[in-house]
Amino acid sequence: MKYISTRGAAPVLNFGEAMMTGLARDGGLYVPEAVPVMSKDAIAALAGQSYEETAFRVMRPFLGDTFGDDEFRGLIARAYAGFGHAARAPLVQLAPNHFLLELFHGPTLAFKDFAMQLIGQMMQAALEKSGQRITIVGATSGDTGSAAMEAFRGLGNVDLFILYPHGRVSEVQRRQMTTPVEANVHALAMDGDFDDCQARVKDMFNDFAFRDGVRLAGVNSINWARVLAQVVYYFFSAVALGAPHRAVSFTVPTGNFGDIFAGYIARQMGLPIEKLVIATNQNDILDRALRSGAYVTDGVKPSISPSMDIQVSSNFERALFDAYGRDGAAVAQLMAELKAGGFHISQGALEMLRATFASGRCSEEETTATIRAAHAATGEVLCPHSAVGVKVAEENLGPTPMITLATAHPAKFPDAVEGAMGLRPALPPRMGDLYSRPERVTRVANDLAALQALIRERTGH
Ligand SMILES: Cc1ncc(COP(=O)(O)O)c(C=O)c1O
Ligand SMILES: N[C@@H](CCOP(=O)(O)O)C(=O)O
Repeated sequence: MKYISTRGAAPVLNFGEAMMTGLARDGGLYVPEAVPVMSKDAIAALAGQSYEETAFRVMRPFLGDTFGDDEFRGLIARAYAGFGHAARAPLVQLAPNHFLLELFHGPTLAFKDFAMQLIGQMMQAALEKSGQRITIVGATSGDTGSAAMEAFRGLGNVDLFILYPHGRVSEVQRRQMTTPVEANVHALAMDGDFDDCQARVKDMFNDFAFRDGVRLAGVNSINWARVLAQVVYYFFSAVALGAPHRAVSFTVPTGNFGDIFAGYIARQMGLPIEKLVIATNQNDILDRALRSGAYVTDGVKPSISPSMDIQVSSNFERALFDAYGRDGAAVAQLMAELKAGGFHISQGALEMLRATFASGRCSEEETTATIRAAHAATGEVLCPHSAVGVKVAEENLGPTPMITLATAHPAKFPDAVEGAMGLRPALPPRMGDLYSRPERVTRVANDLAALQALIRERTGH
């Protein structure tokens, strides 16, 4: 299995190399040269399997010889052992043809744990073999950062720096990043929004002297392994509802487009997915782009679903690569235009995207009303991101079962949930002391050189 860059001008890598490389050296994102297809029989044989076994069978064809089978099974087992639900990703029925996939039972209460816990295991195994030490720099709107802190804290061969937008994450998210005591993890509160944080991380990857000097690695969804690990729960939930004999649809609360892109890969692998619905909050650039063909940024508007407050949606580049017939030069041109504010999607590419994805937008008022209504009708307490998904899913219901991804636990966003339904969701008991733990955070400016100097100083490079 080989991995190529969406911009067509970076070295071709194997899985292990792509995982440790992060952003391709031409600024693009790694994707498989060809997506392996699972036969109908192989998908049918997933019925009744554990989450861990499903993960092994779905991901194995992408790995080449990076890990042996027993080794990979062991990494998967360790990754999901700490989840707070035996099913790992339980399905809850909301309405006759509408299901919620609860992806928030991991250690930091968001779907990011599914990939991050596994990447932590896989990177650690790779580093033990190579004897290397790496520096991971990540950008977060709240959940990736806390999941990464949890997965990498205390590891001897990793320094982790997380950039989050100062004042724009929830208190629980912030505390999850600022309270770990291990010296190898560093929370950096940056001036600006998530797009600024992500842009600085990409700048660091594109500065080869810095990148090679600190041995930079990434755990955002620029890293293909992140996307791959998220493909698993599409199979797990679809098979539970009757796939491959029955098609299902998914609605995905979307920001950086990694989660829904994982659904797109599941469909390419042969999973019968009828509709893949992008659900955005008021930062609706993806919905607007699909409707109008113009992908134009107009500034991030803070919302009550802050993890989705994103305008430069990193993984959309992977979808564009396919929509443009895998023409890396065309994608590089679009991404250059995006730096100047936006681009227009060609008619052919737009048709491909519209044939693949539906989309919808959920306002702040609709998010609040959906939290209230879902609780009244079903007893389910939704986080605001999941509510965005449920609202848009309701506009797309049909005869095919719809699965909406519930991406975070409501207790990560207690103010928004209390504002909507008058009840404050409690954190699980194991996190009960989060509000009393001391915080450790460094305020930083949106200044590439200063950030690089800080990282060099703290890592001794
Ligand atoms: C809780 C939550 N929901 C949804 C999203 C959107 O996921 P993605 O960025 O993969 O589109 C994120 C983060 O991006 C998130 O943290
Ligand atoms: N919502 C995310 C944004 C970063 O997305 P990623 O999937 O690229 O890591 C977050 O919580 O940080």
